[in-house]
Amino acid sequence: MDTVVEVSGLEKRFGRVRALDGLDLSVRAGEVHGFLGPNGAGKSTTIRILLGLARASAGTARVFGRDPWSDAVALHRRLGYVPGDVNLWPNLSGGEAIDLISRLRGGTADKTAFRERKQRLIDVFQFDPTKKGRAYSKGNRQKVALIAAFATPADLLILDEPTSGLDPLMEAVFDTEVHRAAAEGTTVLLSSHILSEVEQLCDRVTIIRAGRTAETGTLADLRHLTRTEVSFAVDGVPDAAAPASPDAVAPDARPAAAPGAAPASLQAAAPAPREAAAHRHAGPQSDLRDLAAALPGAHDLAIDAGRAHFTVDSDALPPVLEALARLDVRGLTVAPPSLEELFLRHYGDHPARPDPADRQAPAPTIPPTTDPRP
Ligand SMILES: Nc1ncnc2c1ncn2[C@@H]1O[C@H](COP(=O)(O)OP(=O)(O)OP(=O)(O)O)[C@@H](O)[C@H]1O
Repeated sequence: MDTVVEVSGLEKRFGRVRALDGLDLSVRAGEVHGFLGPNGAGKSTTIRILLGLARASAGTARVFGRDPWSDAVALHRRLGYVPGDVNLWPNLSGGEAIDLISRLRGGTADKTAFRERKQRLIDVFQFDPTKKGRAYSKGNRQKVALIAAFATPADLLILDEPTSGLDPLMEAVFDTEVHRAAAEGTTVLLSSHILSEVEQLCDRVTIIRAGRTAETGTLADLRHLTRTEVSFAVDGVPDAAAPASPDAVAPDARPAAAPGAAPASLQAAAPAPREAAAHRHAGPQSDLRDLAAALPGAHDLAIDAGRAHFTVDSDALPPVLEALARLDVRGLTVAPPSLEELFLRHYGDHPARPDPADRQAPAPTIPPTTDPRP
């Protein structure tokens, strides 16, 4: 099967609240799929439906081709789940809880293999399995769920903000274990707010907002929507409008360049790089503004600590780079947009739906509980 999770037109209403409003999600076999969205976007609700803990109001959700609501038992044999907020049996030790969760999943048949995997994970996560469940911090409760999930073979791991309680060192361990699971052929659906984590781990991402899919694709696919950041040293910019030319026009008095035309400074600099070099250090910053204004896709010019920064639409990058090369700038850096930027661009102007005060139910927990609100 090529698609492990297939969600189409999924809706979930809680009274008047539309938690999901026609969501689509497709997770392919063997991929690590990032599931992103601001608070209240509907990530946990989607995951609850995929786990058979909540029933969709409309639309379809299929995991391994099955309906999670009616086929929960069969599905749970094949999947591991880690929630963001893990509840443990207060009187069981961490080690006992790991064993119990793993046994419930039917993942301990090969006892030696399970013991070895469990011990290795206890070591790498630096986890003390001897304390009682009630004595663990949030991060340590999360480690119990993570160790149980990684210690038993699963075809699908559903991870709902699984590192929200972990420190950076443990996040790195988590990353390694996800890579390891993926290398073993496990499909992973990872809901996260940690964009660097998603960037590092995920083959494809789905961004949701207000219960709907906003974007889906590989990071490279989504990056075409965003702007590349360009920066260079300001004192490395030759200035064709500086005193070298007696005909120089005050930058602010120049007519605006036609859209798509190179700014005056570039036109002047292009044929005479050696002369341009001689003008180095003379450049008023307005020429940089010309650069940003005259080239389509160049935006947000700023000068900070001796460097000029601007962003440029990816398809406008080649002519901008050619222009910068003609200018012989120094210290040029060109950075592809981060997922953070992608995220802000999608959500910056559109705050997420406010969380209604009537939200009462706890997040899914370990041990799994019967959903009080199907
Ligand atoms: N039991 C419930 N009763 C009423 N509203 C609910 C319930 N569960 C979720 N909601 C609402 O549905 C919307 C989606 O919530 P959900 O928890 O799925 O979002 P999320 O993307 O997981 O958010 P977060 O990142 O904060 O965990 C929110 O507006 C939330 O308040």
